Formats: sequence, C-alpha cells, structure tokens
Amino acid sequence: MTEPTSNDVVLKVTGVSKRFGGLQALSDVGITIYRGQVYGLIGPNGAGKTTFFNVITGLYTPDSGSFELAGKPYEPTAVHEVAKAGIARTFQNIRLFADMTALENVMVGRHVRTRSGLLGAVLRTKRFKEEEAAIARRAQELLDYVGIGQLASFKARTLSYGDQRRLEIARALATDPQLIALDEPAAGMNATEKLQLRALIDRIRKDNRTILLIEHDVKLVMGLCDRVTVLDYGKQIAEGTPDTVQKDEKVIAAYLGTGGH
Ligand SMILES: Nc1ncnc2c1ncn2[C@@H]1O[C@H](COP(=O)(O)OP(=O)(O)OP(=O)(O)O)[C@@H](O)[C@H]1O
Repeated sequence: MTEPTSNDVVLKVTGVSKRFGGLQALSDVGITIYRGQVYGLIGPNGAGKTTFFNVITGLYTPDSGSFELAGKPYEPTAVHEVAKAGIARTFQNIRLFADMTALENVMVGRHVRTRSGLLGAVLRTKRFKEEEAAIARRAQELLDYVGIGQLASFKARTLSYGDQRRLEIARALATDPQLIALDEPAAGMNATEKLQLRALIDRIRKDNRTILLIEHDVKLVMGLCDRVTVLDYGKQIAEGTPDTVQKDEKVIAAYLGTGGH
C-alpha cells in the first residue's frame, strides 16, 4: 500500500473544544481522515463522541477549532451548510421520513445536489421532470447497493430496524458526500445484521469513500476501522491503528474504569 499524501486528506479537524456550562465536553480534539479510510471514534459513555460529531456536522457551535474538508476550510455553523460542503450523516436515533417510501427517502437526500429548485418543482418544467426521473433511478441504484432494492416502494416505518439503518446509509450516499458520518450504525442490531453492516461498510470503503463512525461495539470498530481515536472525559487519550490503540494502557484503564477519575 502507498502512503497517503496530504492530497488524500478528506477531513482535517484541529483544536476542537466545547464547554457546556461547567462541563468541558471536549478539550483540544483533532483528527485527520484520509480518503478511503474508515475512522472510528470510541470512548466510554459521556466521553464526548456525540458532541464531537455534532460539532463537525454543524449541530453544535464549538468554542474553538478549525475545519477542512477535501482541502477547503469549512465552517460547521449549520447542518445544511455542512451537507453542502460534503458531509452526510446518519443519526443514533434513526431519522427517516416514516410515511414516505424507501425510494422517496433516498430521493430527498439526492435533492441536495439538484438544480431546478423550487420554481421548477412548482411549474413541473421538462427539466424538473427529467431531473426527477434521474433522481429516482439513482435512488433505486443506491437501494440496490445497500441491499434493500426490493423494498423501494415500502414505507420506511414498515422496514426492519437493520433495513432502516441501511436506508439511512443509502440516503447519506445520495448526496455524493466527501465524508459519511455514521452515528452508532450498529446500535440495536442483532449479530447477523451487524455482520451485514460490516460487509456494507467494507464495500463502501472499497469504493473509495470515506467514513467516520461512532460505535459502542468495540469489536466491530477494531475489526473494521483503519484508525481510531479514543475519547475519555472530552480528551483524546489515544489515536492510531486498532492494534496500537487496543494495547494502550490509558485506553484499557478508561474502559475498565480505573482511569483515576
Ligand atoms: N447539549 C448539552 N448540554 C449540556 N451538556 C451536554 C450536552 N450534550 C452533551 N453534554 C454533556 O457532555 C458530555 C459528553 O456527552 P456526549 O453525548 O458527547 O458523550 P458520548 O461519548 O457521545 O456518550 P454516549 O456514548 O453515552 O452517547 C456528557 O457529560 C454530556 O452530559
């Protein structure tokens, strides 16, 4: 394998701090993710993982930090701006349009990248209709890609939990993101669904896409990720390959609750 170069950096985040009242939720946290990597963010409950995710994706305003996506600075000031910049995310608590079909849910994701706009939609111009047909085709391809193509016409709420998570991933992919941020994708999944999820994430990586994930299932993270950051009480206590991180004494202590807190 060739060494990644700075041109391959997808996300570079440095010096992120965030305080909630008296609580320092993040202290000077930074990560660099290269194209084609699966990057894991782990840590005990309350370590700051979700806060870090929310900062990167524009839900929380950080007290400090600088952000670069594919070589361009971006300000994570609002969720839609972050989506436009090229980060798509899924949520710990699935956020689909429950009464829309699977296909429609993916089409909504794709609209971030369309050009006809509202006026075209109201007037139902030729260009709008062509664009809609292309979006529907692409949405179907993405459903096939994540393995639920046969469920395209089913309402999202009728899908199994695992399939809803796949649908969320398809919707994220629909925006053609630089980075896909997955918030606990394996939460609530059974062992078979976890294996399928792992295969899907592997496939997405093979297609040279880049993934950041928060995950409680340490085994899944260690088996899947190229690099891992471990947070504990808002501090980055380790960063590296799963092998090195797993052996790190601070990490072992944090997970066993003997970190001296
Ligand atoms: N909006 C908020 N207001 C106040 N405190 C918050 C807020 N969001 C998070 N916190 C606090 O910040 C700390 C970090 O929380 P965060 O949810 O980021 O941790 P986490 O690592 O994602 O935990 P978990 O694994 O339990 O989801 C916690 O002490 C939490 O109570």
